Amino acid sequence: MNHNPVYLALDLPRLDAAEALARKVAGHIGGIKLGLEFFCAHGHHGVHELHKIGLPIFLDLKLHDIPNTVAGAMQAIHVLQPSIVTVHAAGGRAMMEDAKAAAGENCKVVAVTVLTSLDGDDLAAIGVSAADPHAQALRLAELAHSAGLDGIVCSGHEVGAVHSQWKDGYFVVPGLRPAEGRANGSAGNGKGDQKRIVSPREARDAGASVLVIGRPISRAEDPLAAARAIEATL
Ligand SMILES: O=c1ccn([C@@H]2O[C@H](COP(=O)(O)O)[C@@H](O)[C@H]2O)c(=O)[nH]1
Repeated sequence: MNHNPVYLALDLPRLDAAEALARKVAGHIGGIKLGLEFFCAHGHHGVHELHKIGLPIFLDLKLHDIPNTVAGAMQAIHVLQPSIVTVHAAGGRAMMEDAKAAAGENCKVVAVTVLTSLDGDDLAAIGVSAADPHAQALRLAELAHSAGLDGIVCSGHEVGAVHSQWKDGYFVVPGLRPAEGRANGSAGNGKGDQKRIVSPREARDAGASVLVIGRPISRAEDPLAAARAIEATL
């Protein structure tokens, strides 16, 4: 992997703070991931502002609705020129097909399989009978592949298995916590709400194309040092 695979998750409420953080670490990341918190607060204007930094923008909107509505949302974000957009695989084949058909030419559409904040108990509670994140992620990866998507979002625990079945897939892995940070308990490196975590290096070695990292950088006492330290492990 020649380019830096790290996309910084800017889950911050203030636009000026998000922009300042992204500029600070820009030399040590490969892209910027803007999710629901950022998009609901700052919308298209916020995305245009972050584009000025010159890094690829990943819109993690996790679209999940009827096919017509998701296709309309995809068309509405063309103007933002995202490099990656997420939809939920649980929205079904037709929704994913229509999302891909409506996406811009240079935009990868990837499907969220099983959120990294869920474990087997959570899957059982929402009626997924296998109650196994690994099996469910593989099943949804197959559906996303057959629907013509570019790849999926999964945890580092599943990416190796998915990669072996979908050789040219594009695999986005969040739920990352640097091994060293976990050992010394430094800020931002606790599991927090994440249940299926691995280190950035483990995810990359297992076949991840994109490493999504938020709090281990954004909540670090020294975000620049944290971004540099992560880069050095890759
Ligand atoms: O399954 C998923 C899908 C998306 N995310 C997003 O990734 C980042 C992770 O942030 P951290 O602070 O590094 O935990 C966040 O924006 C999530 O919305 C995910 O965590 N899991």
